[in-house]
Amino acid sequence: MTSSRAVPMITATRIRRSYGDRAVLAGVDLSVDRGEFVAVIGRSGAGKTTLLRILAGLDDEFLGEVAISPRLSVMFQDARLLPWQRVATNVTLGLRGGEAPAAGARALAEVGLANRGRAWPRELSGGEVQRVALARALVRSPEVLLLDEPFGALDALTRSQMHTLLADLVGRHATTTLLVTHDLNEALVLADRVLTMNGGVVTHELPVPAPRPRDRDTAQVAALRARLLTSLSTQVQEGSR
Ligand SMILES: Nc1ncnc2c1ncn2[C@@H]1O[C@H](COP(=O)(O)OP(=O)(O)OP(=O)(O)O)[C@@H](O)[C@H]1O
Repeated sequence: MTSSRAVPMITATRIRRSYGDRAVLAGVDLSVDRGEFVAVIGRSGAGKTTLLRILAGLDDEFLGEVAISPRLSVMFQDARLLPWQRVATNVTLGLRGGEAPAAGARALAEVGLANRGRAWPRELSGGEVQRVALARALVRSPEVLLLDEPFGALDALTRSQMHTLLADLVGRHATTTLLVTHDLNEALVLADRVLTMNGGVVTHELPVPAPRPRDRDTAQVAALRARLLTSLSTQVQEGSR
C-alpha cells in the first residue's frame, strides 16, 4: 500500500549517458521519497558517479528526465577543503548574510566539531575532514543529500562512527538521501532501500527493514548481504554473455 506521505523528492526517468560510443547509463529509472535513504551499489565503472553527477546538475549531457529538489547538497570522497581557509570559513563558503557564521557554528556542532572552527584543514584527521565536508553539505539545510563514496578513504572504525553520525543527522532532519557506494555493508547499515546497478541500468531493488543505522552483524543483515551478493554475481554472468 502506498503511504499518503510518500512524496518523491528525486525522480530519474530513462536516464541515458554515453561517453563517445560507450553507453554508461542505458535507461536508469529511480525514485526516492521524502525522508527516504536509498543506496546505489554496483561494481567499479557501473556508472554510479555518472548518475549522481547528473542528479546533482553537474552534468547535463544526458537523455531522459530528472526531477529533484533544488535544495540539494553533494558530498564526495574527496572533500576538497580550501587549505588557505579556516574550517569555519570552509563550512560557510558561498553562504551570504550575517547569519552565515551562526549557521556554520551550528553545522560544526552537529558533526561534533564545535571547537574546531578556527583550525586549518591540514590540522584535521581524515575523519574530521569528512565531518567538515558533511557540515558544509548540511549548512544550507538541504532537502536532498547526494553522497558519492563519502567515507571510502576512512579506516573501518572511523567509517562506522561516520555511519552513526550520518544516520542520526539525516534522520533528525528527515533529509532525503541518495548514497552511491561499492561497500555492501555501508549500504545495508544505512539505507531503507538498496538498488543494484549493472549494465547501465538498475537491476535489483532490496528494501531493508528499519531501524537505521543497523548492526551489520545480525543474521538479518547477513541474509540481506547474501541476497545482494547473489544479485551482483548473477549480473556478472549476465554481463559476460
Ligand atoms: N568524463 C569521462 N569521459 C570518459 N569516460 C568516462 C568519464 N567519466 C566516466 N567515464 C567512464 O564511465 C564509466 C562509469 O564511470 P563512473 O565513475 O560513473 O562509475 P562508478 O560506478 O562510479 O565507478 P567507481 O565505483 O569506480 O567510482 C567508467 O567506465 C568510466 O571510465
